[in-house]
Amino acid sequence: MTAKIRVTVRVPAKVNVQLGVGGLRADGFHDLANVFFAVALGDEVTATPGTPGRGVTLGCTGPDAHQVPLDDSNLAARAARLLAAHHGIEPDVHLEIAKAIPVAGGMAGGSADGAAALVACDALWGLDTPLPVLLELAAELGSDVPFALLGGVALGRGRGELLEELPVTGTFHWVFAVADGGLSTPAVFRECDRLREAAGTGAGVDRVPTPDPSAALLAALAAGDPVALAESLTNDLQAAALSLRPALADCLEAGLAAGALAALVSGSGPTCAFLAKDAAGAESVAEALTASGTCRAAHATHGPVPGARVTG
Ligand SMILES: C[C@](O)(CO)[C@H](O)COP(=O)(O)OP(=O)(O)OC[C@H]1O[C@@H](n2ccc(N)nc2=O)[C@H](O)[C@@H]1O
Ligand SMILES: Nc1ncnc2c1ncn2[C@@H]1O[C@H](COP(=O)(O)OP(=O)(O)OP(=O)(O)O)[C@@H](O)[C@H]1O
Repeated sequence: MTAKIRVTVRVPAKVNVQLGVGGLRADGFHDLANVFFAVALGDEVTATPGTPGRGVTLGCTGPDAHQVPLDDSNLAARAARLLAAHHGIEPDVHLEIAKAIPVAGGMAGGSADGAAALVACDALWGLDTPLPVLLELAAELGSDVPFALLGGVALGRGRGELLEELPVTGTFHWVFAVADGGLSTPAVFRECDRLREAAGTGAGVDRVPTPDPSAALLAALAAGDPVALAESLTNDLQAAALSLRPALADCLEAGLAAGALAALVSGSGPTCAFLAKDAAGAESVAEALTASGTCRAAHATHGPVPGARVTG
């Protein structure tokens, strides 16, 4: 592959159609049965050559751009530096993020930008890094980053980074209701552990069995059956997200009242996800949610879609 002068990568957000959370491990992570589903709502990351010696510079546009850190902590910047270090080259690049994924919303927005930056810099610098190596670098950046490279629908084991693609038929229609303000992922996992301790079940790996993927959920995905999928959606972090943000219950109820087949918190929240029967159903649920006053905005979208891909 030859180096390029400008590379744009499109990358999807995710919703977890099953988020089974096992016990707290000694390393501070939880073992998961995490069924990721990539949706068309996504960010774009454009890489252009940076000033030699200046390293990674960043820009961000979009309604929530002010919430995105433009320092070294940005996952896109960390990804560019990690890829450059792996190849022993200087990480001189400018990355421009067009942000549509809610920030700190439980849809893996930062992880998506990290995956997009890996793909964009790989093409810009003409590195041709094999996918298995990109997946390893992605796992170093965060548990959700490898899936953003892959897209589609996949089962994540371990802390979510050990991926297995899953068969799926057709297109499912979703609505995402964006909340005012985000939730911290570690805080939601901590609240999940606190609720388990308070219920007397314990929170450690010795007390909580590692969950397995639901056979009914996998069958619904493979059959392309939204009604069956609606009956199988689960999120073990939902109680914790609702405990930290009780008002989310009103949003979930408003979507169900508007005709959604199912409602659940997306990942660690606070974005709420609604499965609809078809595209028209999704549009009408989104309109009703927007009018309900229980969320800041609601977007109809669909999936599954591919992972981080060069568009131009
Ligand atoms: C909630 C999910 O979005 C579901 O896909 C992910 O599990 C979170 O993935 P992520 O944001 O990429 O998380 P990471 O950046 O890897 O970890 C952030 C923090 O979340 C918690 N964490 C994350 C993943 C995991 N399997 N168990 C955890 O307990 C840990 O406190 C960790 O320090
Ligand atoms: N490129 C980025 N976009 C958004 N946030 C970023 C980015 N890089 C770093 N961050 C930081 O990460 C925090 C979490 O943001 P993110 O949007 O990834 O949350 P999330 O979608 O809830 O994550 P996940 O679903 O993977 O747990 C933000 O509050 C911000 O400080």
